[in-house]
Amino acid sequence: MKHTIFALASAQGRAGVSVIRISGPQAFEVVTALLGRLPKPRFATYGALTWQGDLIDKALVLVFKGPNSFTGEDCAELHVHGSRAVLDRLYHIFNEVGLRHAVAGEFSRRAFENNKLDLTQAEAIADLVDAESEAQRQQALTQLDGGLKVQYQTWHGDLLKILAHIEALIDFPDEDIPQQLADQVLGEIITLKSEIGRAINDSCKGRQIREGFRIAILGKPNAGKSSLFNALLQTDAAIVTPIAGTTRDVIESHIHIGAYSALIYDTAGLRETDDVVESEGIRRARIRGEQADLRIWVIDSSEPLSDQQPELQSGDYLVLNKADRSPAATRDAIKQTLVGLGLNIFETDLTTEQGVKDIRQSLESHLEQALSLSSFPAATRERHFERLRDIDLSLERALGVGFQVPELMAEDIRQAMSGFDALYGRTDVEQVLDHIFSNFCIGK
Ligand SMILES: Nc1nc2c(ncn2[C@@H]2O[C@H](COP(=O)(O)OP(=O)(O)OP(=O)(O)O)[C@@H](O)[C@H]2O)c(=O)[nH]1
Ligand SMILES: [K+]
Ligand SMILES: [Mg+2]
Repeated sequence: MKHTIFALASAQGRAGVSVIRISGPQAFEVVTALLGRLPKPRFATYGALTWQGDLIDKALVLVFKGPNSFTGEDCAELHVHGSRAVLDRLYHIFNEVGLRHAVAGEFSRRAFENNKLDLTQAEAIADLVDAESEAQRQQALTQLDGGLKVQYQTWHGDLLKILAHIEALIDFPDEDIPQQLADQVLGEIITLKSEIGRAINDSCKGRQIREGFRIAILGKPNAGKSSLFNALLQTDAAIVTPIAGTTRDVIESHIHIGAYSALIYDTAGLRETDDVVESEGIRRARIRGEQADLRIWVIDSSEPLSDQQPELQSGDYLVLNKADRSPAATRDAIKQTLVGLGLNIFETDLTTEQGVKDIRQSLESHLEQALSLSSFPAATRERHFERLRDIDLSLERALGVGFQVPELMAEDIRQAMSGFDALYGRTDVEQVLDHIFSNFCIGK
């Protein structure tokens, strides 16, 4: 028989109320023993919890009869006073009667195993609990509501139809498959493949919302990168000194910009150097720059641009810093040379934080545009991307083979379908499930 598990569903530590969740075949038996009766399912009941004549606490008790519960099993919630002593006493009793403390993600895993959720929805619960920004909350909620599941089911259904058509043609009585029918099936595969391909490309915003949009601050030593980092975050987390080469490690911080959560990186100034420590810092700075979703180059506008050589790409931000030390004409001349490169250019004096507000505002509208959830992304985690790319490859193979060997093509379509099964979590091996659920916190 399956173990009955329990865990604190609310946060650890002293609290007005703590919620203990219990799930499994013994759940009702334990509640009955503690409360003296079993409450009507789904109705909150207030009463004394006692054990062997001893009053433990007065609590609000809720029970849910499986399968109509979160896990699909008999479940109970005890809303007790959030004191260490009350919890310890209850845990002790639970252990005595054979209940077991849940491991991380075990409630969600049971819900998944009992078909209450598919894997994408279970992932959404973890995301919702971790959500810090408004966009993360919305994305997780939509995914929990089946946002990914429905999309995957639609594509899976399309593949099933395609497979049926191919199999019908394989069984075609004539030796020769009619060209028109064959073309139609290939056309269906092409359409689906381009739809999935487009979704993969559009979906980086799903990852950017979940993990945070990555912004890297780059430039020569002493340009004012750390000053900008501090000004944007309103902290003094990064050391600022007149010594070139002050910042060595990448400094990372979360920043909330409008409804979005971003990760901002201050980096070591880029230059040629023999210093081993500094060159490692520069190597890391370059990697951050490559991986970033947005690059902010900072230059010292009182020095010639040619000495600073920011490696500008279209879409980058360029901050002409130290505006207090350069004539407006010089800054205008710099801007003139950069016209047409598709940059967002700002002027700042970071000693007074002048111009920082403009950068913040621009970042906000940039993120708004880059991450707006007008359509739900088709992937929010690397796992989803990997599977979708595999599916895309299977379809490419299917098109390559075509009706030269229809049996092989059918096999590629089946492979693509099993990719979707893995996305729902229907065929994934135990290890993958272990990995996914162990990243949950206990009580979920
Ligand atoms: N006058 C003036 N000085 C500035 C401005 N911004 C930064 N500074 C000064 O320039 C120096 C270097 O600033 P940092 O922020 O440390 O520069 P950095 O790019 O992080 O430098 P590294 O970490 O060494 O690569 C410090 O002394 C700052 O006070 C500015 O707008 N005007
Ligand atoms: K410096
Ligand atoms: Mg610095």
